[in-house]
Amino acid sequence: MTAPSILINRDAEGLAHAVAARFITRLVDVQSTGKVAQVVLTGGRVAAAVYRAVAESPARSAIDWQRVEFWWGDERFLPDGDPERNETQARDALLSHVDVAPARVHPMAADSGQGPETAAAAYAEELAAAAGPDDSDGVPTFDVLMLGVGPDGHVASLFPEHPELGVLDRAAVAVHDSPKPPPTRVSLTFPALGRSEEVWFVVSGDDKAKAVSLALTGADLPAATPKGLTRTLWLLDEAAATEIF
Ligand SMILES: O=C1O[C@H](COP(=O)(O)O)[C@@H](O)[C@H](O)[C@H]1O
Repeated sequence: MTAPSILINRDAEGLAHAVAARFITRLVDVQSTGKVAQVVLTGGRVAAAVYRAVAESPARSAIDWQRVEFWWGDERFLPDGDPERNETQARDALLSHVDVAPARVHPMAADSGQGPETAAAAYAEELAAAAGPDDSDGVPTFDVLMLGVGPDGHVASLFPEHPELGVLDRAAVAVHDSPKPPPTRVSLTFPALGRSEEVWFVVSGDDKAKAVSLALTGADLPAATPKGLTRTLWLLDEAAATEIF
C-alpha cells in the first residue's frame, strides 16, 4: 500500500471541478478494461458540488453510464425522498441527469418503519450478492470510493468513539446517536471501506483543517483508517489544507 497523495485546489469550486474531472477519467479508464465500474458515493456539501460538476461536464458523455454500479458509503436514515438523504442529493445533482441503469443504483434503504438495523443488514446482503469469487469481506471490490470528512474526523457515518468503529464482522451497520443530525444512520464499516482500489477523501473548508491534519498524521480518528488497495488520495481546497504543513 502506498502513502496517501495530497492534491490541493484553490477553493471549493476548483476542488469540485478537479474531482469531477478525475472521477470521469477514472470511470473511463475502468470501463476501457471491459469492467463495469463500481463506485461508492458519499454525502455532504462538497460531494454535491462534485456531482453537479460531473453532470455539467461535457466529458460526462465519455462514460457509459449504463455500466456503472453506484453504492453509498453511508446514509441518513430518513424517509424516501427526504432532501437530507445522501441518495436524494446524489440523484438530484447527478443520477437524474445521466442515463444510469436503475438496477445498478444501490441506495441504502429509507426509513419506512423497519429500523436501521434491518436496513443495514439488507445492504450487507445486497453487497454480498454483488461480490464475486475474487472479492473479500462480502463486498465487490470498488474502483473508487469517495469520503467526506467531518470537523470531528468522522467518515461515512463512523463517528469518533462510537461503537460502530469496532464492527468488523459485517459490511454495513446501523448508527445511533450521531452527533451530526440526523441521529440515526446506516454506514459501511471499516472492512467494507477498505475494499476499494482507490479511496478519495474530498474535503473543503477551514473547519475541517484540524481533522485533515490529524488524520494524515495517523491520529486516532475515523478518517485516519480507510486506505485504498492501490491508491489513497486527499483532495483538498486550500482552506482544508492549512494545518498539514
Ligand atoms: O453527514 C454527512 O457528513 C459528511 C461530511 O459532510 P460535509 O457536508 O461536511 O462535507 C459526509 O461525508 C457523510 O457522507 C454525510 O452523511
